[in-house]
Amino acid sequence: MIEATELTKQYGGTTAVDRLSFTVRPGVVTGFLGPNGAGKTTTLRMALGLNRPSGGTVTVDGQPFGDRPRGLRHVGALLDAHDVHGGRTARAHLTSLAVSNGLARRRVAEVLAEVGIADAAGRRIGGFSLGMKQRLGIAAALLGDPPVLLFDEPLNGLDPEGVRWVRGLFRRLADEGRTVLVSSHLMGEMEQTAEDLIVIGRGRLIAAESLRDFAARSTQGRVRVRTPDAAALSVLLADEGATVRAEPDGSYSVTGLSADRVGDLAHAHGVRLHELSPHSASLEEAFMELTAESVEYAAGGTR
Ligand SMILES: Nc1ncnc2c1ncn2[C@@H]1O[C@H](COP(=O)(O)OP(=O)(O)OP(=O)(O)O)[C@@H](O)[C@H]1O
Repeated sequence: MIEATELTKQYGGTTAVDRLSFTVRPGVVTGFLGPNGAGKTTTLRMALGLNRPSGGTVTVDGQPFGDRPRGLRHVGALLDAHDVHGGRTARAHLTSLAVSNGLARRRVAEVLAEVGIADAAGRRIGGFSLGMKQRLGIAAALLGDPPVLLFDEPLNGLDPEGVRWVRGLFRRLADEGRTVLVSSHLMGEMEQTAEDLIVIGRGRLIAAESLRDFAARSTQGRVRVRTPDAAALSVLLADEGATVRAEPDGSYSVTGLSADRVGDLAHAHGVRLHELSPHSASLEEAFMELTAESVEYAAGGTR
């Protein structure tokens, strides 16, 4: 289990992480979400003891991981897939990690096979694609068979097959009872990957809950309507406090009333409907809405 309490990191005048408190439980994949610059990497680095908090604490299984009592046997992490010596082969890279952590050398072949790059074991990492480097980084994280795993933007550079594979791997690791924390700046990526979510913006906690609760809480419904009696329906719906917007395709988008209510009103007033369908806001829309205030570098905007 990973636990942050009032975790804070300042760089000069910038507060990268701002009194962040959350718990990551074992047995599920937890998505760590936030726009670029939200403080995800800084938080993961503090969890790994690579950065020292300015305030608060972050512990792994009750202790700061900085002391590294069990190293890769305790926590496996992929922070930056590029952060490897390009002149080495994949096998040499993993072997040196295994040796320095006191792990059996046979683990090297096992994890290379597990991530699907066994064929490239003897090739220099410098010639690897980003997707292959991600797989190598995941192999390094798995080397010590750790109960806790942290991945920073692991889906970057993976092709659709790679993304599907990684999702399956994360789910299996969680099913084995491990703690799996995966960061991303894309809600769509997490929607099919994570069960729990921690959402941050500008270093602050925005949400920490199950994906299901997040979706239910932040879903703003709208109703799509097509009607030959648009003027009459618009007046009716406006009287009920709903907002009606004409869409380019000739349909109308209604917010503020349920589809049932729109249908009942239309029926009661003899308004013909050719289509009536409820639409949930996508999680991506909900995420954008919740984090809009906290986007550090909005296009064309000022801070
Ligand atoms: N070493 C550093 N020195 C100064 N500022 C830093 C340093 N590392 C991070 N920051 C700042 O802290 C904030 C959070 O950065 P961080 O990389 O943790 O965000 P992130 O959520 O991981 O973003 P991304 O999705 O872009 O990787 C940013 O404003 C960043 O510029």
